[in-house]
Amino acid sequence: MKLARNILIVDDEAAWLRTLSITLNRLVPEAIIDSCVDSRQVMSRLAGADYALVLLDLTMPFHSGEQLLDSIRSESPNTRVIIVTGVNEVDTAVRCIKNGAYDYFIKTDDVEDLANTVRRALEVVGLERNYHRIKERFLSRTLAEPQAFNNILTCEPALLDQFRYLEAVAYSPEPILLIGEAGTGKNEFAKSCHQLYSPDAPFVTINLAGLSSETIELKLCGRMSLQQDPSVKSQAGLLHQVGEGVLYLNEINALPLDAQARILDIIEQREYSPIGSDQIYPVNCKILASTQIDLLPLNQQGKFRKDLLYRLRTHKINLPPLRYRQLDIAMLINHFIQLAAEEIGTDAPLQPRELAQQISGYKFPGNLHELKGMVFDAVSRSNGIQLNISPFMEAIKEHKELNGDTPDNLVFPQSLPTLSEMNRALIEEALNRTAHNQTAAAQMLGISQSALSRRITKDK
Ligand SMILES: Nc1ncnc2c1ncn2[C@@H]1O[C@H](COP(=O)(O)OP(=O)(O)OP(=O)(O)O)[C@@H](O)[C@H]1O
Repeated sequence: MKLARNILIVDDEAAWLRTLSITLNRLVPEAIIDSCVDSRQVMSRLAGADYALVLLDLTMPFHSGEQLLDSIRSESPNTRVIIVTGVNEVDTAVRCIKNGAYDYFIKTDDVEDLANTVRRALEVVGLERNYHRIKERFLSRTLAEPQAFNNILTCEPALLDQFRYLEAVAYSPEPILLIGEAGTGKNEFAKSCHQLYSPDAPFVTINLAGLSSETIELKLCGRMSLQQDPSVKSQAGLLHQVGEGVLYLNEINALPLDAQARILDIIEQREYSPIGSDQIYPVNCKILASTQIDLLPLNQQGKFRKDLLYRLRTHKINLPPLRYRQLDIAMLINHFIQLAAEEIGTDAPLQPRELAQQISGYKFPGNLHELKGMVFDAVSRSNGIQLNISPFMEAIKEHKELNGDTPDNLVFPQSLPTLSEMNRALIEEALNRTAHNQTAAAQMLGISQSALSRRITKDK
């Protein structure tokens, strides 16, 4: 379910149908318009495609508009109906409104009015569908499309919640803001959104850091060649290239103020014109933006527009730093070992069992970029059997030297638990932290899955 924009125009006058289709195509370019001249085919057309809106003539042979309105309301409740009527049928049109039509339009009225009503109705249907989808996904504990998240390994409950949230809002017409330190996986989340929203359309990224407002406008909107200056060549913008895909605005916090006004305009109006042209084009893509720093203080310092800030924050996803994702570390190291071994063309060395524990106090300031780099270095320094852990130890030592850190110590209660109580508590904690995934819990505890399973059975 994408932005609602499919419209079916129903009228027995073929000439009027053609004129109205052409007019709406021009005035509401984001709409996809079909027409139907035979009232008997309307319900089968609705059963075969997902129409957001039907523009319905009142007087037609076989089925009247009023009869069809009843059928559409009961069989296609997510489709809105606008009655299109002659002057002498206004009473019937008003009755149709009482029976659930969204609005009515008199054939002699200004078509601009009709275009505005159509645009509003499409927005309403889009919002309704979006709301239903978000509610449905929130109430569900499972993912509808888990394969979209294949590149994001995690067993952290907080991150798994963000998967469900992304699934819920991926189809919303509003932008999504990804917030997280460098290397927390914002780019991977943007790619997952692309998998959910439009896997067959392009995924286009623009890194905004260091770009001037003029460059950003040129890159996004493109340029038409100028007759008076043939040296200025036409250039397609990213908004054209991305089509119905996903546009990822990386580091939106670095956007200059005047470019912020332009981006807000693109998000709100959902249209743009290339530089040097008055021609307006629709924006049909999904927009995601990322930031490593909180935009609120930037706004307070006068560096980020409030209207853009709130528009971007409609749907926001916070990605936790790696230091708060202890559950994931051993699994991520194994994942990066495989990637590194494939890239280097060597056998994948084994991760020492105690490594995750040894590095659990390390803060990973560079998050997954840093962990990945360390593992690649470690694999290249390994003997093909056991992973060389020097890169990890060197990082920890450097970090301690810089920060004078002492390793985290366990804090015990005044009266010590017995060993079996401690075992039980540890197992319970590991299972809770891994959403009861025994393989991940066993990995955390440094034992095999079968050993964990035996202990659980014994404790019962
Ligand atoms: N959960 C994950 N599982 C496996 N690999 C991951 C995961 N999250 C991120 N990665 C990998 O870690 C690296 C950093 O991730 P990514 O580029 O998505 O971070 P980012 O937050 O967008 O970084 P930056 O702020 O620098 O743009 C990438 O190589 C990515 O493929």
